[in-house]
Amino acid sequence: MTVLIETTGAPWSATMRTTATGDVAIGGVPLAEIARRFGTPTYVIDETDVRLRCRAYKSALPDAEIAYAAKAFLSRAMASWMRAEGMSLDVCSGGELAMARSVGFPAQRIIMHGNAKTPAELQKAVDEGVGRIVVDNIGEINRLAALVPIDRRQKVLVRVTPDIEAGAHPKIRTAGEDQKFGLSIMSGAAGEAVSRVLRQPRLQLVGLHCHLGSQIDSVEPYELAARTLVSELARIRDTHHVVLPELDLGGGHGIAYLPGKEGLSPERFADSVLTAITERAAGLGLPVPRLIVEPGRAIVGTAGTTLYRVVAVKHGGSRTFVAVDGGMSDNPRPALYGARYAVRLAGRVSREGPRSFTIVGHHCETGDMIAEDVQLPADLRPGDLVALAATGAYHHSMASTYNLMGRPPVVAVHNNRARLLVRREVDEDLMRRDVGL
Ligand SMILES: Cc1ncc(COP(=O)(O)O)c(C=O)c1O
Ligand SMILES: N[C@@H](CCCC[NH3+])C(=O)O
Repeated sequence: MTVLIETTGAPWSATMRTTATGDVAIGGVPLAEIARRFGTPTYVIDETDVRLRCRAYKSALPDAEIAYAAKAFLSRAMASWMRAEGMSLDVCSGGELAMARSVGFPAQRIIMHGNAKTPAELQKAVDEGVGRIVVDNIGEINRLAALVPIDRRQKVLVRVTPDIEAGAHPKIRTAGEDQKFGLSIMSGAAGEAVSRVLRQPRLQLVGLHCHLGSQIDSVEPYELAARTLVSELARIRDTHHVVLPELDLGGGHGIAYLPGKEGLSPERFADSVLTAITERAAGLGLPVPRLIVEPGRAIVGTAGTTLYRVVAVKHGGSRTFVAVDGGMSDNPRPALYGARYAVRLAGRVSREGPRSFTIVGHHCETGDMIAEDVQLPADLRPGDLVALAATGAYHHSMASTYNLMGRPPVVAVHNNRARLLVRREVDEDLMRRDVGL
């Protein structure tokens, strides 16, 4: 029986505790035990944390539809948890759709995205009966309409770009004029798409969509987007004499990656955005549209912890490098976005004071960094376990097999039990794909 003595707090997952023996446990399972059973590196996912976050959204936005953005992390268990929590699901590929449907996720609660949906993906979405398809370019309107059976109407949202720059890094901003997603309001492309969808008898336009970007921690860009899109709904009413019932403001809600930082809580989002929508709608004499939100990172980010084993400690130049058995193949975010993380020693207690280390990966790239200049006990040594916080979103889902390193497993912890959700990719998996000689 593991005795838990201390709560660790943000940015660590909800059930992380320090144990009486000095290890760290998540879901009541010590990380040393996880390393022993499943090896390292391993993604650990705290099921309680995921479920609590779904419930926090539901309680902050009881009248809204909460569609979890599957791109952050999807497995069969995750899709089942989302179904059980009454969430909807945002998918952006045939693969995500297939995974969701494989566990019977209700098609009506699926929203299909994509800036380059292939004909096969559109066909699959229609055949499966997904609730809404989000139109992202003019060309797909006719293509989609042609796929819908004569006796059906496919619900559609049009994704618009309101020319708002928000998001923690330029590579994750998606609502400005000069990027690939959506249809510009300013240029008239969005208006053109709306007219064309309305002319298609097999498509039913139900609302507008926008997604500003990711890891946004302030409410102002959302308020601005909400007002802009409600004004567009009024313009559509005035031009086409139709009142569209839905307003999808996408995801992007930020989380805390470092101690002392704050994400964008569902409550803060709800307070300001619902007010912005209601006031603008009242001002324009429009019924208040039903809000849809699509949080990904905010549902699963904090629930994830990556467990690595230290392979080498090396003093080089002005820094001390700690090389671990994973790296940019399980976490490309530092290299892509300069992401920073909280790290801690797991599996043993140290009485040494802290010193600065730079945690690097196993790959043949100088930029293969996991965490620069982090404080860990000075006696950190090969064989130690280190845990990296808030790696539930865009880690497993963005992992690669660079240097032919298999992707780590995903292990769920819940109520003192650890269970394998996704198994480790081993050399044989990588060999099996290679069929030519
Ligand atoms: C359309 C859409 N919805 C939702 C999300 C989820 O974003 P996040 O994980 O930042 O909440 C994304 C990804 O940024 C997206 O492209
Ligand atoms: N992959 C990005 C988020 C992109 C969101 C998808 N549009 C990240 O890890 O921060």
